[in-house]
Amino acid sequence: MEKKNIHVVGAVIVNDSKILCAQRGETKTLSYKWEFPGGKIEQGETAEEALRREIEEEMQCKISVGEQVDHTVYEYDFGVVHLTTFYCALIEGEPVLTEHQSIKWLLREELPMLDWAPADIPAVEKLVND
Ligand SMILES: Nc1nc2c([nH]c(=O)n2[C@H]2C[C@H](O)[C@@H](COP(=O)(O)OP(=O)(O)OP(=O)(O)O)O2)c(=O)[nH]1
Repeated sequence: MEKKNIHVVGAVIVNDSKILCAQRGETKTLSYKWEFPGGKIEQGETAEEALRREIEEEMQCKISVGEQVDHTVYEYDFGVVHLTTFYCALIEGEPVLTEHQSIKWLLREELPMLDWAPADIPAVEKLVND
């Protein structure tokens, strides 16, 4: 059986030189791994639209979506995640902890301290070296 392709967008929200990192909950796939907030692109949405929707839903704030950071494809046991990350900025409100286990604002050089979802590691490396 072919694995399902899952198209996911992640927001690299930069504020005051720090980047928002979010930890997945215990009951989720990839439990306790860190990720960039976001989620699956729905039918008929652009990547940017999906990202703005997901951040409003899960972080209760509004963002603008800028340049792409990275695009990675990672094969997990549950499917193949195609992850595209974008630089984002807050335009209204502040991120609120809702679905995640925890959230943290870190400087670029601090990002490697966290236990990232494997699909995110190339993006994290790019951010550290940029
Ligand atoms: N939002 C987000 N998801 C990521 C990242 N890296 C990564 O491997 N993923 C995976 C986790 C999920 O399998 C999928 C995103 O789907 P989702 O955000 O709707 O995840 P979910 O836990 O609510 O849904 P599910 O997989 O439990 O059904 O992509 C990332 O940086 N951000």
